[in-house]
Amino acid sequence: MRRSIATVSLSGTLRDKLQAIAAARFDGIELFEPDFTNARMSAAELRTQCEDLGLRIELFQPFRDFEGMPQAAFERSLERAEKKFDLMEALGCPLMLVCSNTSPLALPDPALAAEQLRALAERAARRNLRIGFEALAWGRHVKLWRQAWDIVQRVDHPHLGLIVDSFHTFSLKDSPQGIADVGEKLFFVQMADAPLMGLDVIDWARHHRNFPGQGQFDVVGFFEQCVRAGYSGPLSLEIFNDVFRATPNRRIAVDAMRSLLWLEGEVRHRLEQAGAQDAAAAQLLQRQELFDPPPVPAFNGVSFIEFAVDGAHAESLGELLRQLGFQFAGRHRSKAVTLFRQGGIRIVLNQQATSAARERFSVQGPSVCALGLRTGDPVGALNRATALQSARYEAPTGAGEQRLPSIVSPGGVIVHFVDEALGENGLFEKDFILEAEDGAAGAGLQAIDHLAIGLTPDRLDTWVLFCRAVLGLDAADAVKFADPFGLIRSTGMSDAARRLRLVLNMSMSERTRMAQAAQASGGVGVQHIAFASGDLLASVERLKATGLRFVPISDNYYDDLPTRFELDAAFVERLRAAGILFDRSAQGDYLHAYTEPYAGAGFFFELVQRLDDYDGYGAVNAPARMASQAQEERQ
Ligand SMILES: O=C(O)c1ccc(O)c(O)c1
Ligand SMILES: [Mg+2]
Repeated sequence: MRRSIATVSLSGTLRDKLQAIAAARFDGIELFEPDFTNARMSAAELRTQCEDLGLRIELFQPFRDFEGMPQAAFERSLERAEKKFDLMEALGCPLMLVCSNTSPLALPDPALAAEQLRALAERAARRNLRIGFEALAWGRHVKLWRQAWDIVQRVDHPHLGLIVDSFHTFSLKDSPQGIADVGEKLFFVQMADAPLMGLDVIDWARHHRNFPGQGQFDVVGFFEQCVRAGYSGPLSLEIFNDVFRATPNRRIAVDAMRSLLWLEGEVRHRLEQAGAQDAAAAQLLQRQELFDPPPVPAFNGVSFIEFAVDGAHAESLGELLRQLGFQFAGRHRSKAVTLFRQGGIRIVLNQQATSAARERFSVQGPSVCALGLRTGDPVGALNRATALQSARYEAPTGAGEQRLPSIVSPGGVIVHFVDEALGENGLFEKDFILEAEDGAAGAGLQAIDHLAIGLTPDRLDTWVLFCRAVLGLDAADAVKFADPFGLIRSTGMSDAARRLRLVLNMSMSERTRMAQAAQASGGVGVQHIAFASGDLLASVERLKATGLRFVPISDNYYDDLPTRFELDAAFVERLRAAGILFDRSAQGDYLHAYTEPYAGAGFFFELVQRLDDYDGYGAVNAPARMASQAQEERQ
């Protein structure tokens, strides 16, 4: 299927946009008229540039306020259209988007709208151009795709068809059901996702759209309807987004392509599943050339976390890990790398000169530079990731050393795919001189519950899509909470089995610690690592006794707690003494505590216990931590 993107979706000059679009391997563009009007470039030059870059100009848009107008305005519009047809001929663009009329002069008369669109289609036909009619959610009389379709059917002209845009359909809570019956009159498909918002629809549409897979619309269901209509392309993105327009366009263009590949893969998967009972679906699959990525791998937790350090930080972070109950577990055979372990948790400290870890350290100081994700199919995971536009990472390995399929995640943290058949130590047996395990329980920390990733605002949607498309994780509803210096937005991403959990945090305020740490890590940094304990009270009490410092929690918090939940008074006093935070949902309870940040670096550790099926991350308690840290700084 040919893939396209509207020029309005990216930052930069028209020339820059085209280069970014071509570099991301799109086949074509929707030319957003203002991009051309303001470019110091003739139509012929633009046409040549697109040809040189291998891009088609699939669509010219938008042509506004046309249908259902009083006669004089209609006649002027026809003249205006002829001028645009001249331009389209010069550009070699075959299709014009007419969006539904928003003018107060527009008349509520579908028959008149049809008559005028017929006249336009007739003129387009003389030049062998086509017209597509799109319902804008805020059109004066035509708001829904069905209303536009009704008019297109009345016209019944081969040069007039329907354009659908998922944003307009979902923003009005309308259904895409029925688009499948439009058939060959479906001339063009614009896909956009968006977060659900209570905004005025025009502001929502013009500032907050995002790529399929980044928002909350049923974009897969929408595109499935289009495919079932027999539509075979172009599949196009039309994304008005303030952040995207302010972000380097090459990065956004990669997300754009990833979103379309993911979308095609999801719809293909649905048709394949329907295929056995549904002959039409099976036939479509043969004709449509939908992208066919390797399936989403099943992940089974985090195998290890690797920190980039230098000698001094290897000492002090190693000391902190020991304080947390970790044991030194071994040394790499050929590199300046050490391993710590506790329960099923493995942490690697890497201070090897001339390594990716050292490169990260030299820019960002001590920080997480790599993760290992456990899976039954590491090569499958790699193949899916590269199919969805992740860069492969080739670690320099010595003779006989373990090789792992690996990728670079957006922002630079390396993700290794680790074969779960290797077990907890197996990965390290080849490369490390391992210490014998002495069976000590440490502090009772057993596994990595989740990683929280701090992101600058321009990286959040990228990471939501990366998690969804590459790792197959779903997003929970975003929660917002208050830091003393601004608002934090937090989105939990996890697989259906809840074996892999990542939390994506972002702050629009530059004054929050979280935002400052994210900025300091180049936009993406692991902010904290949460370790699971089977008995958090016991773990924290033991660690406090050895002098480990936790973020202190205000007494007022514990006075308030019994007013929020029905809790045993003695239990509340134990929580207070240990400084443990508490949350309860319909699914279960959550106990957690945070360590003080590691000396000067942005990251810290969280210790957690989930009871029953608690599925969140204690976001309601995050302000208690952040306020406490702020007060510590002020003292
Ligand atoms: O916001 C607009 O005006 C506008 C224009 C053209 C489109 O295709 C669209 O979806 C919105
Ligand atoms: Mg549109």
